[in-house]
Amino acid sequence: KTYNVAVVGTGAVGQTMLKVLEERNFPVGKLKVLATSRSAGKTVTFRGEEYVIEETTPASFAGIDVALFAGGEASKIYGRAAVEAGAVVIDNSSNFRMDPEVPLVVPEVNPQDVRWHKGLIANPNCSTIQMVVALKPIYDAAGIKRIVVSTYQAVSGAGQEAIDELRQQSQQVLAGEEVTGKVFPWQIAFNCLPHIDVFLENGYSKEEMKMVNETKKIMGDDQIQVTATTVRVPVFNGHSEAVNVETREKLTAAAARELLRRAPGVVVVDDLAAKAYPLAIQADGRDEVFVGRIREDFTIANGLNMWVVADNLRKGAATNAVQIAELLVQEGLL
Ligand SMILES: O=C(O)C/C=C/c1cccc(C(=O)O)c1C(=O)O
Repeated sequence: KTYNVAVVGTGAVGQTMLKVLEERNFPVGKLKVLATSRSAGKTVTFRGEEYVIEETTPASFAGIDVALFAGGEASKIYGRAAVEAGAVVIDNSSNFRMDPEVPLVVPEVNPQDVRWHKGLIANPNCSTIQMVVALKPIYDAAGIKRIVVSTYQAVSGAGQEAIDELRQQSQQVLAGEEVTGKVFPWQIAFNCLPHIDVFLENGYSKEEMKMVNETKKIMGDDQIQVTATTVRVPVFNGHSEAVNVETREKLTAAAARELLRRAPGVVVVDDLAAKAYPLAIQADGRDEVFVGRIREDFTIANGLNMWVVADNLRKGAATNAVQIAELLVQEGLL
């Protein structure tokens, strides 16, 4: 059986969605590639065939079984029309993530939640996805009271223009030229910016509050205390995170490492003698979440520290969305 698929958005995430659909051999029947008028008319290649990008309209979704929305405002404008046309919408934007009628799903963590979808399923924020994949086995074994996370986020999370800006600014700095830029609030080349998305009344950024709120919903546990500091770093692709977790029961580093070795979607890279720990440059292009530097936090009774890395365009966005579509097929929900 094949499924008619629409991909809405042709930026970094939308293009990665097409690549992942092809690589994972998702059973695509008809494909529609939709975007704003800005991209309509351009072409993309999928399974060796050229597709002309069409401008999205409410009528675009007739005959579509699953619509993958890459991000931005599109799902606010067309999400309901797509559902009414009979498509299941998997939305990578934050527009509906906290809507109680919308499941927020990471297949390795809460696959069961796809069963109560009412037409729209939300894909979590990239930084949240990789963290909950790493924390799920620990949560199941020992419970989680509190999470303190600091992120080191690649510029690709801010799109193709941000990738180009890092390259251009790096060259300008090395050439001793004036540094120019418009995507980030300050120079990103050779710098770290504790500023992702807008700042809120409580002094946190929206990116930080996404990690706080989305983690509770995905894990199905409002008692988990989360605090986050999200930082943009001069890395092209791949988000890294320093995660500190306080468990309810004692879990040694060795036990945590063993649990993670067996966890779905996780690769443990943790051999200090071999200087082996997760690296963004090694996670690039991969679909797994890489965990290392697993050690006890000796400042509290039940504490663990770890370093968590993943490709933010793939497992952080496109692959997670395609895995939700695969889950819908497996569950007979498409
Ligand atoms: O900047 C990053 O590394 C991740 C950014 C994610 C993002 C960017 C613009 C809008 C959104 C949004 O949908 O709110 C999101 C998201 O939360 O997925």
